[in-house]
Amino acid sequence: MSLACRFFTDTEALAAEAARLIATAIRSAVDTRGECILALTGGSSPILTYRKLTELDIDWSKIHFVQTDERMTTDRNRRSATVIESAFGIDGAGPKSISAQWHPVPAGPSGEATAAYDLQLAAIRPVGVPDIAVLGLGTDGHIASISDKDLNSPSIQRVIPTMIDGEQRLSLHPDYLASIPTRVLLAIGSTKQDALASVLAHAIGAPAVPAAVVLGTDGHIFADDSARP
Ligand SMILES: O=C(O)[C@H](O)[C@@H](O)[C@H](O)[C@H](O)COP(=O)(O)O
Repeated sequence: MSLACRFFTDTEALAAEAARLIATAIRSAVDTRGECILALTGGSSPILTYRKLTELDIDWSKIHFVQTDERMTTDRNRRSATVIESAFGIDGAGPKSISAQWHPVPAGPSGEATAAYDLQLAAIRPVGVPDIAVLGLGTDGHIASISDKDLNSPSIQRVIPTMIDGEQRLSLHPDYLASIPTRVLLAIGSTKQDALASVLAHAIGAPAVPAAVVLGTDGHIFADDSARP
């Protein structure tokens, strides 16, 4: 199996195709386990894919949404949870467009939020990992909120405290992320060229950036033409 990387001239087509792949994985998890856990990142690249997903025929009552990572800030506008809520129409103030069960990272100091989210994930699925992860690509090769220095952190935890650009975050552990059966990376924009080049070069022996570690040899990359290295 090799890392599948597809380029699209049109971001609508990219999002539609990515949503189709994710929907197929969701249906397969629901068929085999009766439920599906979808781990979602924030950022800008996945928003259209999230919107397209809501238009597909999925039994949302069997779906759990968890987060791959989050910023430890009280500023709602900077939290990935807000991006996810807005894209899927999960809004406490208004009608829900879908009925998935949503498990956002709790606000609060990094240490407490990390421990609390670890327990929350364990309660949803005591053994095993989510079924699907939807991820973005940082210009430095980070994925979720995993940077180079997090790659060797002890692997007994599902969730670890991290730091990106001097900001405290938490993230699913790289080994935990890498064990998720379906991992989909969305990379949109010319600023992704270098990072995408590094991810693809890992397959031919270049040192691993975090995104390459998490995607492994059987991840899926959906990129637009402007991100093409
Ligand atoms: O910001 C976040 O929520 C993620 O932690 C981060 O890993 C993101 O996915 C990448 O930085 C790409 O972001 P864009 O999709 O906005 O380019």
